[in-house]
Amino acid sequence: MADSAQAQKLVYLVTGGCGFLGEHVVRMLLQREPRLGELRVFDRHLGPWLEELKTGPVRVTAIQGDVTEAHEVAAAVAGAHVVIHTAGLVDVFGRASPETIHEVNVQGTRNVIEACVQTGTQFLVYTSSMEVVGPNTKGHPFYRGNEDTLYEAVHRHPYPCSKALAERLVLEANGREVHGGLPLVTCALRPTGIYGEGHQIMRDFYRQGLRLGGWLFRAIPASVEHGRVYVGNVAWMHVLAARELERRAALMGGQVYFCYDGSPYKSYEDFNMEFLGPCGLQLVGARPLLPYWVLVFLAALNALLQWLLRPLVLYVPLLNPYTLAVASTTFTVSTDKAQRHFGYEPLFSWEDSRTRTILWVQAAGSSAQ
Ligand SMILES: NC(=O)C1=CN([C@@H]2O[C@H](COP(=O)(O)OP(=O)(O)OC[C@H]3O[C@@H](n4cnc5c(N)ncnc54)[C@H](O)[C@@H]3O)[C@@H](O)[C@H]2O)C=CC1
Ligand SMILES: CC(C)CCC[C@@H](C)[C@H]1CC[C@H]2[C@@H]3[C@H](O)CC4=CC(=O)CC[C@]4(C)[C@H]3CC[C@]12C
Repeated sequence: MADSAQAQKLVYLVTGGCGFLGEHVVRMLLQREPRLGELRVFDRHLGPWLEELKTGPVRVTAIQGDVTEAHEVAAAVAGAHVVIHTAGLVDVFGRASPETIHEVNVQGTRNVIEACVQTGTQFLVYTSSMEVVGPNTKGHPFYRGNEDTLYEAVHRHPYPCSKALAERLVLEANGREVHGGLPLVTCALRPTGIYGEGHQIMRDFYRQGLRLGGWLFRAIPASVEHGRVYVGNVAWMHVLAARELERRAALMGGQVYFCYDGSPYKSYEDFNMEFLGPCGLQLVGARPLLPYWVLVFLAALNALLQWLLRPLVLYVPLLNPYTLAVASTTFTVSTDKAQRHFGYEPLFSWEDSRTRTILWVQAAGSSAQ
């Protein structure tokens, strides 16, 4: 990167820029990307908070659009140097149909790739997911695994199926010639369960605990470890990956990276208690209060009720066979690939991530955010 390149101002596009992760990516780019000249935020639902960003030194362009509409994506991508494609339908609860999940996550990603090729955008960072790997339908643990760990990835649920297909499209697109003759450089980042400011499920657990008089009841054994990563660090990893793709194209192109930081390995519920505990909630039981087979039965019952009630009302409980399987299967990563390939170090320590999340839960739990 010569001086002239450093002086060059770049146009970034963030799809899904108004979502939980997307908002953090947008804010992180504005704070930490010195070469940012224009930031395009593309989302189906634009957040009101974007307005305040428009008064800053970087041009922020809000684009209301749908990734399933190829022409809208192409118009947004045209002239962008880098695309961070984080838009997705995150649904493991049966809200959307499998066809819609596929349409948004797979066809939407195809549209982004084709738009890059047609308009000459060379760098694409895709937000994938740990779910591309597992947990698989057989409940095999993935314990402190890395990007090279052999694991039988068997999916049936529409969400992981769609993320796996989309990730493959992104990786296979690496090296394709874009308009103007240069090669497309792509990589995929795979967060584990993201937490932090804006995490709606955490807020829902908090509100539920408040409704139950400050108690939550253990459902999953404490021995089941679940990988979690702070949203600020996931955002930082996206910013760094996007920045370094140009300089390290040969190394990073076509690669996948798990997102990781210093967050401790714990069960899903014990991890949540790191935030909900200081907010006044208590987790009852050193062991699950209900036998596992009862949870399996309840999860199956919920799935049946969802199906039966669908013509009348959308019933979307947290517990279903898929969420139970994910929550009760160990899935943790231990890797330094992002550090080796593009110099990633977590920006936020565990203590920092924890404090920020606690403050957000306290504020969000008591307001209508
Ligand atoms: N939340 C998590 O724990 C994890 C999320 N991910 C991935 O991270 C990405 C972001 O997830 P979150 O921020 O959690 O979800 P989110 O639902 O908060 O954000 C997704 C954003 O995409 C937008 N979007 C959805 N459909 C769209 C469409 N058709 N056209 C344009 N925009 C559309 C939504 O409006 C939303 O703003 C997703 O790709 C997801 O698969 C990966 C691993 C873990
Ligand atoms: C007491 C119940 C059994 C607890 C249910 C908790 C579940 C709702 C969540 C447990 C694990 C979560 C998933 C995990 O963090 C991995 C994910 C990655 C993604 O890409 C999207 C979100 C999710 C599937 C996440 C969804 C909620 C859980 C299933």
